[in-house]
Amino acid sequence: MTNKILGFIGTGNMGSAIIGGVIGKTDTVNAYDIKKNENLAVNYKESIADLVNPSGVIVLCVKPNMFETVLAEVKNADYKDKLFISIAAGITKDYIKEKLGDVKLVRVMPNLPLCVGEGMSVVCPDDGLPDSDMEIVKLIFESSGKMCIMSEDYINKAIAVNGSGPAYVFMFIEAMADALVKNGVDRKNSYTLAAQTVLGSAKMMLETGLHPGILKDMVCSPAGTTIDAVIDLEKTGFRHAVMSAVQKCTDKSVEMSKK
Ligand SMILES: NC(=O)C1=CN([C@@H]2O[C@H](COP(=O)(O)OP(=O)(O)OC[C@H]3O[C@@H](n4cnc5c(N)ncnc54)[C@H](O)[C@@H]3O)[C@@H](O)[C@H]2O)C=CC1
Ligand SMILES: O=C(O)[C@@H]1CCC=N1
Repeated sequence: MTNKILGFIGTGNMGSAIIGGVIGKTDTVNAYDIKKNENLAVNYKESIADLVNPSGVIVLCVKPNMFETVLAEVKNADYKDKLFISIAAGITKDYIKEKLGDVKLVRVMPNLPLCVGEGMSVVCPDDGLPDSDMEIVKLIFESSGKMCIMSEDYINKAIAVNGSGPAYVFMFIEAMADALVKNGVDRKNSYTLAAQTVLGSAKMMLETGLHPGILKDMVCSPAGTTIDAVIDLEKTGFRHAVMSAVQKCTDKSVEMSKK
């Protein structure tokens, strides 16, 4: 529990996912968005200044292309001694400090599964950030999943797995389910089979700590069904496709960060 007032700018997919985890863990959660989300139990303010003035912590959850506008409005408020948390891809800490000066700042790359309490957030704090501020960061991002601390130098690499990765996983689930549908299984059961299989496999790896290759081998019976699928995946370059996609995503993050 913190007695600091949290203020969120942007309550779309990610803002609302993070808010969902922190409600009840702090006295007050306020938000500002040009479009209110009526389903969110949050106190909406009428302007960025109204949001920033009473807040101790401001979480920036707008798209990267809105940062210039939003930070210009933040500058019209009482913002200097506040803790800022930014979750945007491609917006560096240097960019924010260029606009706001030397504010206390943490850059975070969270992911969408925060909205079901199974998020993975990469946290890049400023050197020397007070422990009390770090406690708030932990409260926010551990409320909805796991977090790890890294230098900002690694954030473009991390985004390509934890930030964007859920999209590839959803594609994998959709592809497995489509294959079931082709073989006559109904859609609903197909999605449940595919999604629960991904959930269970990920959970097993995290809980056992075993190498993924060992776990794969445990599924592949000699002359069984799975090894035929594994050989086909290798032939079609499955692992190369994933690694190449992750690299493309990293390259895009680096490119966005140069602007
Ligand atoms: N969607 C994802 O899986 C992830 C997104 N991110 C980052 O999170 C940020 C937000 O992404 P999403 O939530 O997906 O976008 P979104 O489009 O769902 O939400 C953005 C919100 O900002 C609001 N907005 C636009 N202009 C505004 C302004 N001037 N003032 C206040 N609010 C304004 C919009 O009305 C919208 O509700 C992005 O910077 C993205 O890079 C990070 C990790 C994962
Ligand atoms: O696609 C994007 O730019 C954002 C960042 C990570 C996930 N979605």
